[in-house]
Amino acid sequence: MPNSNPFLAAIVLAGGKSRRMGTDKALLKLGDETLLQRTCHIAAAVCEAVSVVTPWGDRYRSELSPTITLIPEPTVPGEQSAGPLMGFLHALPQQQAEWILLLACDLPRLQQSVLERWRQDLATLPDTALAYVPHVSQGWEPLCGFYRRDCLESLEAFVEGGDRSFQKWLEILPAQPIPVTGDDVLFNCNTPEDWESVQKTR
Ligand SMILES: Nc1nc2c(ncn2[C@@H]2O[C@H](COP(=O)(O)OP(=O)(O)OP(=O)(O)O)[C@@H](O)[C@H]2O)c(=O)[nH]1
Ligand SMILES: [Mg+2]
Repeated sequence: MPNSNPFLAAIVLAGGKSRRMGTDKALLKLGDETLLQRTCHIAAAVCEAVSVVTPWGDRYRSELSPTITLIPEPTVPGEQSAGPLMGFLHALPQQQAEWILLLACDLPRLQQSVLERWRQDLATLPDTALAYVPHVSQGWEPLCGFYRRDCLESLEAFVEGGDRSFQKWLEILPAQPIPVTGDDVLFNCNTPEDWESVQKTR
């Protein structure tokens, strides 16, 4: 039987608390779209399926296309969110695609063309590569990267050990770096000052 599973599906992370921004980053408006809408549009153009993983599904449902799957995530009591690694782990078992594009929702300079180029590279990677992730001088950029569905076992074992650091997991994963020259596309906005600079340069 032919394999009808999609090749690439996107998981968009929208479960953070935006404490530094002071207002929900996912709902900041860039032109006509919120950051979350923009991220999902780009993801849908590059991937066969898109999911958003978040504990705040009610807040986002009305602004997202019905083709987008919302994956509800439990909230953690107290100030902390579970963090991006846990959000990814929560959504990954529900994916059927061979590869997952993991995206933060706070990447205002994300470009479809760049993701399409990186997608094309996936077919050239050795079977042993479980992730294909941008690498810059400060380290990995895990929230704009590609992961084989088969990395689930490794992720579960890593989290079982009590760790929550994406950087540390990628060091042990078999991850292939995406060489990035200008990292503008990876700019993530965390503070009101970041957001101001995004609006100025539009
Ligand atoms: N699903 C999910 N996503 C998360 C979680 N924590 C952070 N994220 C997402 O991961 C991405 C990067 O997170 P941060 O830039 O630290 O965002 P944040 O946690 O909202 O911001 P701060 O509260 O200022 O740290 C954003 O898309 C967040 O929505 C989580 O526990 N679950
Ligand atoms: Mg961020």
